[in-house]
Formats: sequence, structure tokens, C-alpha cells
Amino acid sequence: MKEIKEMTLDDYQDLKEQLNQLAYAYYVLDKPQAEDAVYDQMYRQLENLEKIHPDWLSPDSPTQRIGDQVLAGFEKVTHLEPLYSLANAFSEEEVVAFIDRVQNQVSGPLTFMCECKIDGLSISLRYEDGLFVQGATRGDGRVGENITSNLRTIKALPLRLQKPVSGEFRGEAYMPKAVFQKLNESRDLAGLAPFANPRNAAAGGLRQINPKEAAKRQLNIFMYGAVYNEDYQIDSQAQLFDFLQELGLRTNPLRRLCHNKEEIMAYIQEVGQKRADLPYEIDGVVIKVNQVAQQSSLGYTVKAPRWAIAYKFKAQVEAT
Ligand SMILES: NC(=O)c1cc2c(N)ncc(C(N)=O)c2s1
Repeated sequence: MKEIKEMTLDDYQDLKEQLNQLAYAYYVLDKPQAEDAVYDQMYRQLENLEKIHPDWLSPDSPTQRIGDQVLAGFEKVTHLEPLYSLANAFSEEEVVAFIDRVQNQVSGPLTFMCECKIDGLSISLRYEDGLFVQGATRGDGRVGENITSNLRTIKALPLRLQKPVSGEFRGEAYMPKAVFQKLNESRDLAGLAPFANPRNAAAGGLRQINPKEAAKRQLNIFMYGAVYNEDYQIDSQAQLFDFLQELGLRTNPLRRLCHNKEEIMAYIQEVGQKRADLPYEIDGVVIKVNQVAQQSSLGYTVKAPRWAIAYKFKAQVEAT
């Protein structure tokens, strides 16, 4: 490794890229590629370089995740396209009714992408030429709040995509169960009331006006949607997940392409059994018509797609 003073702008870019790649492997793929001590040493080197050459600093540097600007409040943001909500099903019969209704309305073979319904907060991330430029809460579906500085603190959120793509991507921000556990223990020690559930703690985290406080909530994300544009050439929800992963966005692996009612019911049963042991809270399963052309032909009601439904699990009784 060169002496700091001899390092060039190219060396800086390489070091920054290496650190972003290590963070991607660790936080997005859950596959650490280097010891923490190695990462920390490289990170300190990047910080020193940025101190010597402040003009080299770029917004996708990992040192730029936690800003020191405390916001006065949150600006309103109008989403490129509304974030829809989901119709709910509370019984398997209602799921069957959804499948039958869809079956009667679309032509051609019908497959469904089944996904975990993460018990967090819907977010919308905007990237321009690959650079993360804005993140917002769902709000009323059309207008949300600008929480960019808080979302930047989420380590799994890429500050630059692996491809120079511009667009808006949707997902869920959530607090992992283990983080929730530790947070409530420390609140208890500090004589503070515990959070009722990880969703509330995550909501509080995203609404911090000081990003340093938001960072302490150690939130995570699962991405599952996008505002489509034809450049992406995506024909199905399955292909969307491939695309999101290609871009370096974190997706939930517990999803399954189902070809009929039996497979959908089997998925619901399996996820129901795994639920208590998942490292994140879920409150159901989202069943989506997989083909985008069929989604378009089914369209939307006033507030929800006709091509998807959320099957809700019974509220989980916390093991005391
Ligand atoms: N409100 C919505 O449209 C959604 C909400 C959620 C959620 N909380 N978790 C996962 C998904 C998903 N995999 O699509 C969706 S979609």
C-alpha cells in the first residue's frame, strides 16, 4: 500500500470502490469478504485521504453516509408514481377468491410471485445515473416526506448502483428483531419506555431530524418494486427482482414463483411456520400476478392494484 501522500485520485477512487464493494458483500449479500479490522483500516485511510484532498470527496463515499446537518423538518416529496396500497385477505378462502377472479379476467398462462410482507415502512428511493439522490416515506401514497439523510445511514442502501440507472425503486425499511431487542434493553437501562414493536422503532428512526440518531437505529431494507420504464425491459416481477439485484439493491430471498393455488397455499404455510424464526418481522404474504402485461390489463382500483393481494397472518403473540 502506497504512502497516503503519494496516493493519486485514481488510488482514492479505487479505495472508495473497494470499500463500497466490501460493504455491499457484507450488508446486501450477507457474505463478508474481509475482516472488520481490514475494512476499518481501509476506511480510516479513505477518511485521511479526504482530509488531505477535500476536493476529491464524492457523495457515494462511505464516509458520507452520516451527515452532521440536523434538519428543521421534512420537505414534502411528490412520488414519480403513487405508492399503491394492498387489498387484504384474512383467510385462505379470500386468497382463492382473488386467484379465481384474476384467472377469469386474464388470458394466457398465469403465474404468481409470492413474497414476504415486511412489517416496516414503505420507502421510495430515487437514483440518477446510478447515484442515490433522494429517499422518501410513503406519506399518503402520492406525497411523502424527504428522509434522504436518514436513509443514507442504512448500510445496505447503495449510495451508487452497480449500473448508471435512473429511476425510482420501492421497498420496505425495517428494524431487524435483534436490533429491536438490544434497543429496548438499552432503553430499559436508561429508564425509557420500550418500543411496542420493531415497526414503531423503525418509524421513529426514519423520522429523526439528526441523521446520527437515525444511524443508531441500524435499520435495513428489502426492495421489491420500481417505477417501470421501457429501458429496463422487465416483463415480470421475477425479472424485476433479477434487475434489482443486478443494481445492487437488497431483496428478500424468501420469495417463490407459484404456478397454481396449491403452490401458493404451500408457500403461505411454509412462511407461516418460518415466521417466528425470521430475523425480521412480517405480517403476511404478498401474492402478485407475475407477468407485467397481465398486471397492466388488470389495473388498479382507486387505491390498490387488482393484480396483488396481501394475505395477513394472525397477530403474532410475543413469546414473553
Ligand atoms: N403497500 C404495498 O404495496 C406493499 C407493502 C409491502 C410490504 N410491507 N412488504 C413487502 C411487499 C412486497 N414484497 O411487495 C409489499 S408491497
